[in-house]
Amino acid sequence: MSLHVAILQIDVTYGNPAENQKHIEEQMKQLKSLEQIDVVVMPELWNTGYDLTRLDEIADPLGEQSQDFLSRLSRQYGVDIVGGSVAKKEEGQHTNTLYVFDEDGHLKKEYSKVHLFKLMDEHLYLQAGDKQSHFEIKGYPSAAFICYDIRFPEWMRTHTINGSEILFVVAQWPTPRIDHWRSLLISRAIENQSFVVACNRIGSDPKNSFGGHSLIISPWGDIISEADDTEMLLTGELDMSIVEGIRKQIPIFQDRRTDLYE
Ligand SMILES: O=C(O)CCC(=O)C(=O)O
Repeated sequence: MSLHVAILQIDVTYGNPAENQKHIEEQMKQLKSLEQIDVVVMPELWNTGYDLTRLDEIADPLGEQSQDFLSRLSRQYGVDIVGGSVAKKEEGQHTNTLYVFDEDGHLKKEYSKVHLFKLMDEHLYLQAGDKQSHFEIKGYPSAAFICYDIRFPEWMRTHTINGSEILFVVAQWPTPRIDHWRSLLISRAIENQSFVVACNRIGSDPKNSFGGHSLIISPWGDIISEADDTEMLLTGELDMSIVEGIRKQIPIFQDRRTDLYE
């Protein structure tokens, strides 16, 4: 079976959750002209951007508003949603948290970024998560990661050892390192023999510009679709039947030397 994915590559307004929600709502309307979409993916911290010093004021208390919003959109459009991530506030702490909803509007996963990115001060303002991110999309084992997470192959491997076949990535990846973004994502797809569906934002904030180039990559490392650096809805078809064949042809999961490493 094939899965049809759509990536919402958008700009994010710095520190303005209401404006960003409105923008996503607008962008989602593009789905109406598409025949079949199973899952929609959004970028990292789409509610606040990297306005970290004001999180006390602008982060979503318990993530409730973001959850209500994503749940409504998934029901309205009849799609699963990997809802990017949002700044969430809970008991005086803030996290960079991703929600996954099914097409009936039910929350099926909450994952908080486990690797905080010091270069953008995340460690000063955010609490790291400590949980894995497994879920299913239409019965296919999947996992989700947030931006800097993709520099940790062992974290993504942990999820594919546990069965994931689709690796979703949500990001605010800066333009100067967009070559790293592409190379890391292609490598993660090849080494894990998994689809990679990666959403980056575009635009800029007071400190960084963000490079777009959202990507949909096959488990063989082929690029199924790639965005440029403009706002767009990037779509692609994942032929899930190829995963088993690739994993049989080069059986890396069986050939791992677990006597030498985990
Ligand atoms: O690793 C990088 O170069 C970018 C990571 C990043 O921007 C983030 O995690 O927010």
